[in-house]
Amino acid sequence: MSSILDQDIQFLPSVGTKTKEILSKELSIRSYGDLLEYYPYKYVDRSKIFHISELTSDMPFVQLKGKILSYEEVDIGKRNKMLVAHFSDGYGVVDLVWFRSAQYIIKSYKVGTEYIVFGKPSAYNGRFRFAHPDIDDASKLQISEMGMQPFYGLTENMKKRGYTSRSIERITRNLVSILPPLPETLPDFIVNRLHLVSRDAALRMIHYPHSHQEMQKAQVRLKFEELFYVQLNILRYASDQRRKYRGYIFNRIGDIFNGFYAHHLPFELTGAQKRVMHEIRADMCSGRQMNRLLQGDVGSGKTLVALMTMLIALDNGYQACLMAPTEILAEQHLQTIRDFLQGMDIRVELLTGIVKGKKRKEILDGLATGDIQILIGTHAVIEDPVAFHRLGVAVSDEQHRFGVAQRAKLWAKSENPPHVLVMTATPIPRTLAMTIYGDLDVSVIDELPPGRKPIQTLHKFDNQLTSLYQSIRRQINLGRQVYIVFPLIKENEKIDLKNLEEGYETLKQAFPEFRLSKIHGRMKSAEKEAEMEQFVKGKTQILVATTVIEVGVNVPNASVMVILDAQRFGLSQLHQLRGRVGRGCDQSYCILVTGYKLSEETRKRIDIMCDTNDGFRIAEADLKLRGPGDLEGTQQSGMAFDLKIANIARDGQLVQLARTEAQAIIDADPQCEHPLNSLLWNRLRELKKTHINWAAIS
Ligand SMILES: Nc1ncnc2c1ncn2[C@@H]1O[C@H](COP(=O)(O)OP(=O)(O)OP(=O)(O)O)[C@@H](O)[C@H]1O
Repeated sequence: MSSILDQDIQFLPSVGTKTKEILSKELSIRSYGDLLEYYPYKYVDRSKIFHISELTSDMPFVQLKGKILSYEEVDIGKRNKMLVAHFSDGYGVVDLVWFRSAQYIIKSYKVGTEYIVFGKPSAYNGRFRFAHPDIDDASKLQISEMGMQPFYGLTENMKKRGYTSRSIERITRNLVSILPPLPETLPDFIVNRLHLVSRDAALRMIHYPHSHQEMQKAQVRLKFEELFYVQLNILRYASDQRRKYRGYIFNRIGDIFNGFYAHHLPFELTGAQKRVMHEIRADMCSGRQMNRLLQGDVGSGKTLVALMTMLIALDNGYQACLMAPTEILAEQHLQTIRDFLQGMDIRVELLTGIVKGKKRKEILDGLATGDIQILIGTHAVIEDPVAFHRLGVAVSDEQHRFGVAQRAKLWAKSENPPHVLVMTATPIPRTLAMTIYGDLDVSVIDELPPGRKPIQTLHKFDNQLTSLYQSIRRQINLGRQVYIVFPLIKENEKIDLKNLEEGYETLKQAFPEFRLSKIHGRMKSAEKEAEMEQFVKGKTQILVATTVIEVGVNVPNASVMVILDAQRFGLSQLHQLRGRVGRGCDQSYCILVTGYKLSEETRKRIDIMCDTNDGFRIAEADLKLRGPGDLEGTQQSGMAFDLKIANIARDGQLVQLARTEAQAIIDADPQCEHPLNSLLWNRLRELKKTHINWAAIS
């Protein structure tokens, strides 16, 4: 059904051809609905007038009422001029200044007329100055009705072409004034119980609130609605999946699992590992397909849980596969799992992009006949589906790379999907997990294996390298190994690589008595593998690397992680890298090396790292510092990114509320057929048409 919100913005009286083009190209605003949902990013209270005598330089935007006394043009070098208007309200004088063409300003704002001036005061030569202020004729403006002024984001291109936040405000006001009452999109029972304002009121107030309270009410309503439909979409998808797919019933715990547990497990499971295994076993016996997220901090022992989960499938006559995000990691998993299973008659193979020709064919045949029981590979393996004889469990080891939308596409290919366990190497804040992994049940390993000493994290400046080298030398002489990580960021790949090569040579000279390995993403897989093996076997003492070693690499004897140019890494990346040490019983160290000049945000990141080893605290801080859009992989995962007004980092409570409400609806009406809820399903269908990422989940 088409609505007035689908109208093209060219039908708005205040939008000419040029503006229509600009809005469409720069802000993707094409319809009334797009414009209405282009929300202000901040507001300034304009209900108060200040006296010039009250001004201080730390004030944000303020408003004055007075008259221009005179104009003056001032030379500011290089034949540039600045226009200054001396403005007084009877309590003092301020300067209004413009750095561009003066004539239209002098023509527009007359000496002696009363104006309202709005801008940010800054102190200059003993007087306050307002650069490029907003000016309105005082006789045409009713202060008591002005309320909060909205500020809209603009692109640089728009600013260059003379558009201001005010331009958008004018068009939006025009739209709001001609709109008929808009229909409600949430059921009454939710609106009333949660005391939300109506959609119609919220959409008007969000652009034009009279007070702070109105602004908040509008925001809460619109954010809640946005988050609610995201959750409803995910939960409905999860519930449909459950009904659609029956899970294999693996209630046999047989020789393989028991044999491993009794004779091959080199240590006691931690309490958290045992609890999680119970949760997984219950899923596998339930007749429902398992879809579980396994969260745990770095080094908490997730791989072992994954292995035991796979062994249950084997005991029931099925195969299992484990997918890793990188080849190095897949190799590492292969090694770990083969070591764990040594002496047991279980065939484990590796399939990545580099396995080719005869070997590849052999593996594909082995999978089809069921001879291979466990397959380890990269995600590419499953995207280009390999034919298994009977795949019972798929474990995916990932780092925010595979959100709900990706998984939805993946499992849509398979008629009889296996049980799925998703392990995340980085702890994810709860609200984000609810969104990108919102269709999964969650298990958490919140306990580290015994005997681990907390890693000590230190911050050093890059002129302290000599003493740092001494500490490295001491550690190696104690029999330990060391990682030295160089940043590698795509845009500057060449320069970074040069840095790494040069750094490697310098380090070789600095440590002539030791042997070094080197790994970066541009090396051939076989080369990487060989270098890694040298380090894993303890033949080299120092591994110089880029972030290719970030996830999952496990060398318990390595006890020092040096991260150079640490300011170039995000928090979760730093935490991941640090997690490569502290995996044995030795005291481990992480040294973050930076230059002297650090931005405020970098300083905060470094402080948090030095302060805590707790991955969940770090993940929360990361979300707050960077926002969900920037978190690694959330872009690809799509979901979190599609929000227009809510912010998963800041609106955690609303995410929780939206989840609870959506869950209650799905629980009470799992088949989505109750007439009271028809509004919801219709709205969801409409939203899916416009949100590409939402549509992927259906
Ligand atoms: N219960 C346990 N007791 C002692 N050591 C354990 C236990 N569980 C696992 N480990 C050991 O701890 C180390 C880290 O385990 P694992 O690699 O499984 O962690 P992870 O959670 O997968 O870590 P990451 O996310 O960093 O890859 C390994 O050397 C593993 O053998």
